[in-house]
Amino acid sequence: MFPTAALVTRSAAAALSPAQAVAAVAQSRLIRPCCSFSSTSTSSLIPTARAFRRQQQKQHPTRYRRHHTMSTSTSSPQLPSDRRPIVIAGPSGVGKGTLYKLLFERHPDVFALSISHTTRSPRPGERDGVDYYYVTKELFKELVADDKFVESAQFGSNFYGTSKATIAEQGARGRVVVLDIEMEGVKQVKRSSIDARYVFIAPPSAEELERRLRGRGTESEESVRLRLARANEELEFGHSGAFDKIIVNDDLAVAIKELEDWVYGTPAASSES
Ligand SMILES: Nc1ncnc2c1ncn2[C@@H]1O[C@H](COP(=O)(O)OP(=O)(O)OP(=O)(O)O)[C@@H](O)[C@H]1O
Repeated sequence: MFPTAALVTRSAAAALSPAQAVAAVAQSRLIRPCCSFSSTSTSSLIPTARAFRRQQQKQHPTRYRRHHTMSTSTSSPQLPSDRRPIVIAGPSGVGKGTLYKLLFERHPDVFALSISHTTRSPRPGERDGVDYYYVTKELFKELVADDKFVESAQFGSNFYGTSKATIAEQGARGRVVVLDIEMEGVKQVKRSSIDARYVFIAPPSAEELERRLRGRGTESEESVRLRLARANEELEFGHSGAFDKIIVNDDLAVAIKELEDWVYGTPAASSES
């Protein structure tokens, strides 16, 4: 069963409530306005991952049957030969979560989403050690001073970080750790001693990214605008050579296959998108 932790991600945390996001702008200057992403409202209804699959199943019954059979036929965990942690990044709303959840579903007991530490309070339904490790600011600062994090960041008044111990523990359980982190986190992991591989998920277009963000129905107007503004910078970074693989998430069935091939090192993985 896919862990609940996967539902709450660090990259999602990067754009918090409007007030926190505005504070983040002021504090870290991570977000800068840009020109090419329109903030024009669209009224599209983009489905959730599950609804999206249902819709795909209706539209492409043959393809979906093949796809679905693959996803349920795995009897024993098939580990990739490269077990290094996988860092997945890309603009908010591009479909990172959708893609790695599918990967996890198709390969049960192989991957583990890294659980971050945070100083923010748990939201209703969230559990310590499942969604996040909830710590005080004092403890967080101690952990930073002791160099316990591979990457950490402040969003609004809260701190978030990925501990080296979490990555090591998941690895020791035989899992390939997946880190869903935003751009600044990626840069920190790259500077750290963690030997990881990096995949960037790109949208087919700015319009489609906006459509997905709005269609997800989770963001306020302010939050959508901040995420789109930030997307330009993320895209520049994505194409700066920092990533081992770039996947354009246009058709979900194609993108998940591309991710799977890259993760498992099949021939398709050698060709950069
Ligand atoms: N290939 C696709 N085609 C159409 N819609 C998609 C596709 N991939 C994902 N979506 C939809 O786009 C929306 C955003 O996807 P998702 O939440 O996975 O993005 P994300 O990159 O993980 O965002 P965040 O960083 O904010 O967590 C969801 O509603 C999802 O169903």
